[in-house]
Amino acid sequence: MRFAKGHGTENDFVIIPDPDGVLDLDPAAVAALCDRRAGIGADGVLRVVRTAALGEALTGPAAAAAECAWFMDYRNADGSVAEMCGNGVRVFARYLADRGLVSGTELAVGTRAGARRVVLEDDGEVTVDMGRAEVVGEGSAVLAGGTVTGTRVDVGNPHLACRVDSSPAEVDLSGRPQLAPGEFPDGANVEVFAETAPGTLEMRVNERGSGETRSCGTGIVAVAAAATPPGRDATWRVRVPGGACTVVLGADGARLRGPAVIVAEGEILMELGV
Ligand SMILES: N[C@@H](CCC[C@H](N)C(=O)O)C(=O)O
Repeated sequence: MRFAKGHGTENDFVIIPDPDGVLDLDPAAVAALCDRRAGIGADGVLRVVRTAALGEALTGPAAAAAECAWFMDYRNADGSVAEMCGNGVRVFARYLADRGLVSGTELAVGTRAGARRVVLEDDGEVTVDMGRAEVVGEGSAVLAGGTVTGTRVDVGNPHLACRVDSSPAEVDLSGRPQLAPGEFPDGANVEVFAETAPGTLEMRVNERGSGETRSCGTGIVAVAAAATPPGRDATWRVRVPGGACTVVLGADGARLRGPAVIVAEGEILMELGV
């Protein structure tokens, strides 16, 4: 089985081409691929499948993905399925373009959160229309170092974006955050952030299904939304341990711009039973 490896601000992915949708990537196979010692190692898997070949029914927000030629089947490192991945969709688009699977510099990628319009920029960065980042209300999480409170934001997937008084670098993000099921019935990604200069945020994240990662694109949009007064447009540069992205929040939704890099490709030799 062929694979590629890529990352967006060091949020890294194993990319599995499966244009005809013949692979049954179960959670154990995904976790084995993402294992950083016994596998290839990654924060998640991007299965590249033609939407027309998709086995799963596209219902709810995903129904809009039916119009897209390609579907990003995203899985977290523990094998769980997620609706959307902001870094992943940029890397996915870069992969499609590099392999000649799409032409031109604009495309739409199908995701479980719906269709996402993507632009491949001249400088190698990728911009994604992320849709509306919906501020849902307040929420809290218990981390290893104590309780944090913040803003629940829906970016297609669930987030708790917590502004902290200290530097985000000082927050203990180890372990799985404990969340109130009433606030997050499907779990959540938890971000801690601080405004370090006008228009600049610093953020760290503990991702649902992947643990602490060096970046999270939907998380970057979530903290930008949490940091912006309601009803305002804003542009934020968001720094994460793996780099930086730019978020533009406007009446038509959130736009995320950042790097997307393919670093390797090869043959998977491990037995996955797919
Ligand atoms: N790293 C991603 C988010 C991946 C999904 C997330 N862990 C979830 O379960 O919702 C990103 O860049 O957005």
